[in-house]
Amino acid sequence: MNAPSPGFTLGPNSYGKSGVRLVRVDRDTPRHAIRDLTVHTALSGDLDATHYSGDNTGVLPTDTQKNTVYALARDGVGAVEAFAERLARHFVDTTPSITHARVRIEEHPWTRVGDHSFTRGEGGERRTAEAAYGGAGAAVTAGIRDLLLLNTTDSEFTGFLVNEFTTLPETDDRILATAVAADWDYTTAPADYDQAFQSARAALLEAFADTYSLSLQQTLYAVGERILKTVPEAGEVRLSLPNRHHYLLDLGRFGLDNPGVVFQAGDLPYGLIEGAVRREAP
Ligand SMILES: O=c1[nH]c(=O)c2[nH]c(=O)[nH]c2[nH]1
Repeated sequence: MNAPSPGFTLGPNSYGKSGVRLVRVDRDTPRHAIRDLTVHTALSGDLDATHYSGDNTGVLPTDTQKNTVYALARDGVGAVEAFAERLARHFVDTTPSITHARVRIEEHPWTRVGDHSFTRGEGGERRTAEAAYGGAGAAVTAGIRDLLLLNTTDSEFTGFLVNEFTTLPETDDRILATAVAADWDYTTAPADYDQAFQSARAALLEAFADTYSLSLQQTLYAVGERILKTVPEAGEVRLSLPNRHHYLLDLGRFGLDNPGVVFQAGDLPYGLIEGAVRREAP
């Protein structure tokens, strides 16, 4: 192995296959089931040689990582969290040069319209999972992307800091809309990952719907806390909430009033409210 030039050294690194598209059909009965996943792998370990001198002895090709995803799916996929963990453990436990693996999965939901027929819109809500494994216990995270939520009232934004650049009027009744990205870490594995996911998602929806919001920040905290209260195995929730602004239009130019009924949906720029909610040690 070539030595690095004096004064330089390799920093943290990982490599893997991104965007492995896996469709798994369960056809044990005439009522088929389908799972549609995008899997991303990231491995690290004893990989100095390939970086310093192109010695690939310890490199498990990303092509092989992709094939492993398909091969392990032959037995069935199960909960995405469990599949991510199974893959991460497999890479580390069967490859001496690999000491750490991170596997992320996004699940694209298909809605049943018949025994072997399904429909799915492009984009839309996705369930996510991530497992990181370094030889001891696996760290498992579950999440949601692009869950679109909107309240037509019970949202205010007043009392904010005002300076010479302020133009935003205070409002005591606005639309609050967002596209939720949420991740929650499991400190212990729940008995049933699917059930824990559904409980977390339901808690998120309930908290969004029943919180009278004075700021999206307040809603973020309420949502995170509700997930932690509902799912005892979750230790931290991270939320990223774009503020999908809806501007109340001034219809006075047309001699019309606008009692909170006609809005212009904004695009860019948008507010982005992000934060973590944690369970404190007792
Ligand atoms: O809920 C909100 N939080 C903000 O920080 C903010 N800033 C802004 O312009 N609108 C809003 N709304």
